[in-house]
Amino acid sequence: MQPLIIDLSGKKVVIAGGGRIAARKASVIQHEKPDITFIAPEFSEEVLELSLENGYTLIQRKADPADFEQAMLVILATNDRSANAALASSLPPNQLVCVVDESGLGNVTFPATVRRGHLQVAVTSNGSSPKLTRKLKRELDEQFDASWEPYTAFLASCRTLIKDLPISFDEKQEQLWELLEDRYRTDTQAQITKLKQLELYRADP
Ligand SMILES: C[C@@]1(CC(=O)O)C2=NC(=C\c3[nH]c(c(CCC(=O)O)c3CC(=O)O)Cc3[nH]c(c(CC(=O)O)c3CCC(=O)O)/C=C3\N/C(=C\2)[C@@H](CCC(=O)O)[C@]3(C)CC(=O)O)/[C@H]1CCC(=O)O
Ligand SMILES: NC(=O)c1ccc[n+]([C@@H]2O[C@H](COP(=O)([O-])OP(=O)(O)OC[C@H]3O[C@@H](n4cnc5c(N)ncnc54)[C@H](O)[C@@H]3O)[C@@H](O)[C@H]2O)c1
Repeated sequence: MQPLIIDLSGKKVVIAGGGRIAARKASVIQHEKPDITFIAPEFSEEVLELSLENGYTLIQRKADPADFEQAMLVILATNDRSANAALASSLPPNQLVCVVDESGLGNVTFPATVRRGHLQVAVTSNGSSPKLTRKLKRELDEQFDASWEPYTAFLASCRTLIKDLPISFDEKQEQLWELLEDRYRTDTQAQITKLKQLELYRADP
C-alpha cells in the first residue's frame, strides 16, 4: 500500500452508514471541505450535527450501488458486514473505496494523523493493528509539541523568500538546511531575526 496525500476540497464523498464510525470518518476529513452525502436508514446525533454544521446531504434509506456513481471517495461504514461487502464488489476499480470493517475489500484506509501547522505525520499498520496505529499516534502527539506549528509556518515563509534570492542553487540549499537547526524551532526571536535578515537581503542583495 502506498501513502498519498489527497486533496478532497469540494470533492464528492459518499458514506454508506450513519453511525459512530461514519461520523468519525466525516469529522476526520471535514477540514478539507468535501461535499459529503450520508446514506443510511438511521443517523446518529453526531452525523446530524456534522451535517447541519457543514451542509452535508442525508439520504434516509439503505445504500444502493447507484448512490456512488459520482463519488471520488466511497466510505462503506454500515454495521452490516454483508451489505459493506456487496456494495464494495459492485464498485468500479477506479474509485477510492474505504471499507471500515474489512480493509482488504477496498483500496484505501485512513491513517491516524498528527497535525502541526503544515506538518502532518501519518501512521498506518496497513489494517494489521489499528490499536498499534492509535498507540503510535499518542506517542507522536507528545513528541511533536506546539512549537512545530509556528515553526512550519516559518519554514514555509523562509523557503518562499530564499527561492527568490539572487544566489546560486548550492547557496540556497545551504540556507534551507540551516533552518532545520533546532534553535529556529524553539526560539521565536531566532525566527524573527532570520526572516528580517532574508527580507533585507532580498530588498538589497
Ligand atoms: C487510525 C484510524 C483512523 C480513523 O478512522 O480516523 C483507524 N481506526 C481508528 C480507530 C479505531 N479503530 C478501531 C477502534 C475500536 C477499538 C479500539 O480501541 O481498538 C478505534 C477507536 C474508535 O473507534 O474510537 C478498531 C478497528 N479498526 C478497523 C477495524 C475493522 C477491521 O480491521 O476488522 C476495527 C475493529 C477490530 C479491531 O479492534 O481491531 C479498521 C480500520 N481502522 C483504520 C483506521 C484503518 C486501518 C488503520 C491502520 O493502518 O492500522 C482500517 C483498516 C479501515 C479504516 O477505517 O480506514 C482511527 C484512529 C483514531 C485516532 O486515534 O486518531
Ligand atoms: N474502521 C474503524 O476504525 C472501525 C472501528 C470500530 C468498528 N468498526 C466497524 O464499523 C462498523 C460500523 O460501526 P458503527 O459503530 O458506526 O455502527 P453503528 O451501529 O453506530 O452505525 C451503523 C449505521 O449503519 C447503517 N446501516 C445499516 N445497514 C445499512 C445499509 N444497508 N445501508 C446504509 N446504511 C446502513 C445504520 O442505519 C447506522 O446508521 C462496525 O461493523 C464495526 O465493525 C470500524
